[in-house]
Amino acid sequence: MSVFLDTLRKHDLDQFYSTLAQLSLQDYSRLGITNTADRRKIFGLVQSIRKDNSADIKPNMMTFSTSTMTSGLRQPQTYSTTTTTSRLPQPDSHRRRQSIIADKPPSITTHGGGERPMRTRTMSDAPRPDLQQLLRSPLRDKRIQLRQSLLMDQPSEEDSDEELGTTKNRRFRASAPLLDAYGVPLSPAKAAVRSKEQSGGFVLPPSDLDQKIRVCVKKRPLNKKELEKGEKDVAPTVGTRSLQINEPKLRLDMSKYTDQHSFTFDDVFDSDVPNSTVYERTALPLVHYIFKGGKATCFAYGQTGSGKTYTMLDPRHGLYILAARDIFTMLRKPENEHLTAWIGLYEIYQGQLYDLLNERKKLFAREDGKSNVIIMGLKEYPIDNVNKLVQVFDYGSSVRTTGTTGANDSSSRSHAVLQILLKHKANKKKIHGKLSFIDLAGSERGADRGEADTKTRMEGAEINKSLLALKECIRALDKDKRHTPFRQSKLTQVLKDSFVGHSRTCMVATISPGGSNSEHTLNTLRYADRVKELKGERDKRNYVEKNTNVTQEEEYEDYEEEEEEEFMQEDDEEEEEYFSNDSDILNEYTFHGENLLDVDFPNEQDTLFMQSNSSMMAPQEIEQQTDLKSSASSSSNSRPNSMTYPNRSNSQYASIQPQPPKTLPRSYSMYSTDTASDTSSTYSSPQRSFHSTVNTTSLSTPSTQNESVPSFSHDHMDEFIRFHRAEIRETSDCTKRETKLVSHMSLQLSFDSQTRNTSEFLKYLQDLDELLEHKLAAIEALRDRISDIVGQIELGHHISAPLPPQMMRNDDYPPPAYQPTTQYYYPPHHPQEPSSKDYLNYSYYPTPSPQTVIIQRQPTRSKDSCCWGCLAALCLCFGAKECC
Ligand SMILES: Nc1ncnc2c1ncn2[C@@H]1O[C@H](COP(=O)(O)OP(=O)(O)OP(=O)(O)O)[C@@H](O)[C@H]1O
Repeated sequence: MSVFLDTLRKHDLDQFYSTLAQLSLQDYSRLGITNTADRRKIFGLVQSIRKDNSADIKPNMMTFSTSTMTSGLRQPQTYSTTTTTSRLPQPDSHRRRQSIIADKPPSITTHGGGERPMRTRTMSDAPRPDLQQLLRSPLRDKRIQLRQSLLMDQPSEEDSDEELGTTKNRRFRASAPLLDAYGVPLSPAKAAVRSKEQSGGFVLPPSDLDQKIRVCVKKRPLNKKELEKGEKDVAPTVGTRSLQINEPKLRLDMSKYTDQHSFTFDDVFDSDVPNSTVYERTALPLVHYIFKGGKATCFAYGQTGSGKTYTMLDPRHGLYILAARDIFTMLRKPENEHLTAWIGLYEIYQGQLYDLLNERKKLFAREDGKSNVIIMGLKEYPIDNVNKLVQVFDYGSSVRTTGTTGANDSSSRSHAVLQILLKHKANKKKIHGKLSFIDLAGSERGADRGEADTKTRMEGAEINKSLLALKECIRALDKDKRHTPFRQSKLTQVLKDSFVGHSRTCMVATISPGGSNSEHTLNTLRYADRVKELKGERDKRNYVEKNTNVTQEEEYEDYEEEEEEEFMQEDDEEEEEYFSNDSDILNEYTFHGENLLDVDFPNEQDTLFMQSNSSMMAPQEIEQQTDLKSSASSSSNSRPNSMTYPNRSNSQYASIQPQPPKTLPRSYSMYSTDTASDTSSTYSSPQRSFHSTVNTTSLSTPSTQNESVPSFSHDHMDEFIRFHRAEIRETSDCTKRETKLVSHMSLQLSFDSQTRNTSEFLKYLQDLDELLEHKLAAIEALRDRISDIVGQIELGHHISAPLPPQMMRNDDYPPPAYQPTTQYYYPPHHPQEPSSKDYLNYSYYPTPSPQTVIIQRQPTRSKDSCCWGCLAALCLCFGAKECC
């Protein structure tokens, strides 16, 4: 360095020598050093200047940086003490300046214009600045306190440069602050517990095996590739419930350090823990639960190649095989001899369900009003021993979609679901319990796929999309959100019943312990952490199980053949009990059994189901369906969302083919001219005043009790409920869009120029206005519906009876005596008598395509009196290109 100093001296720049040593990372960019390599070089230079002269600089140059720096370069305030003799070569200029100062003290000009000598004072006689005091900030004291309470110090530079071996990690743990799942330092109390736990002085009690949702972590051993690369285990377990991730990180100056994240779950299994132990604490409690008549799901989630398939579906070690062994043993017990086990295996690939035991036939997921997910057409095999199971399973897994990725030579490219059903021997349609093992496809980054082709990339995108949807659902459940987006992907539709209703779920988060995977591992654990938060039964939708011996069977029976009356009664009881515990009736009602999803979930499949012919199903399935059909036909009041899908579907389809207009026209009457033209007047319309015209109690009173009270057919009520749901969906969609709109606008406001803001603001107002109008229209349409019903009641129409044929026609409905102010709007391609396809496609979607709106006047109104101006305006509002 002396050569460097000499050079500086030669150019009379030696006074900057010490300044260079003070350069900090923030200064680099100001000096134009942006390139990482250059930054590294400069950093090296600064370090060596500091190192070379540290002994000399420290006693001579007491520097502290001021927070008010103007140049960007830190200007050290240098106090040269007279008591210390500098060992640092004194630059000439420095000496010169000092001599000038000593020779001629500077003077200051006084008011009188005269000069008075400024009192000079050498550093020796100046009071020493209290550096401790200067450096002390109120926060600093707190920091020190916190550190002391954590009994930890910041990791030293040396620490961070060390390898991340397990033994050393233990040392890290004692020296670095522990972070929680999201990188926030743990509270002193929690940290103290953790450090006690680490030292073996405290052991977390084992978690309860009977929780609704259990979340465990399984760590796989380092694989050959990772060992070859010299990777170290960065995920040491702490006790049986916690683990720590020592995330290797780089500072800007490329020096290494470690972030330590601490996680606690129901169980954490180290890489040497055998699957049999994992089984005892994960799937075994579920096996017991299904024998009590419950519904249970065990799923593995984790990065690709982290051991999901190995944990779940490995033919030798997989949880499913261990579970099956116990199931068969339990089936042999006298109390269970009336039951048999059936297995089904399917995969969710690219958003479609395929039967792995039936030549990858396409399947359809359905859901009943009690949130039971049914896989229509799934081929099931009765199994009574493990060998048979292995045979069937081997066949199934051989047709599962796998591929090779950069991270796993045999990567599952689909989510596989193995379903074990306990059915009654006497009646195989009677389901006692259900256990599903789900091996999710691994989450992956683009880099994990290696040199992937388009297909692999598409698969990866679909996998990530569905896992994201799953995360969204978990998040929504976690936050007690009103709407849980189960519909976002097939996976979430299928998994829905793992989270709601009478169910037990165990999630096994699988992780790879290598340092290169730490980011992924953290993501997996954070994901698992979210799920874990759910298990506190915070989600009110998971209504309390009064009795652990849940006889799910009864619910399934409903689906089979129970009478409507019983069904409804049961429902009511549950509702009553449920509501009595909660004040937010509206919220809960929306989600209790009859939720928005009940409409969407099956309906999405309806068209497909129509297309799917029976040849796609196994003979057994056809037989089952025929049975169901016949049993269902005896009950005309079959509940639309009951688990009797074949029956339900058939009755529904039958009704929609030639004669859907029974209730159809009303489905389309979503947009009224009142809405667009004069909302205020429509709101005050007496026709809409429900309470003023109808005694509310009369609506709920059964017709059998009082002849004068109107009765409603199940179809009418059901249709109204669907309509209501559609309205809720529509308005909440609008609200979502409103939220986006306002966020976008506020973002614009904070970044853009005034001129641009003005135009953006106008656009924002316009969009908002449209959205509000849309929302109002949906609400108004629903109110019209209410008015119509009220009108019918007023006129004494008993709408439990099928509507007379003339009323089914669009032109004649509603009857002339009752003339609401509603106008009907149909898509142009929609015929006067809508087809079943139209019914399915549009009746629940009140938003007509803006480009294709046709307005059809209601003939009961005089054509001449029709306000075409208003209609045209409305057309324009919705962006219609055509108007007739
Ligand atoms: N606990 C374990 N012990 C030994 N080997 C394991 C363990 N877990 C996983 N492996 C091995 O790691 C490799 C990857 O495992 P696996 O295929 O189960 O991962 P995955 O998470 O299912 O991956 P993907 O999502 O890509 O299908 C396999 O070769 C498997 O044998």
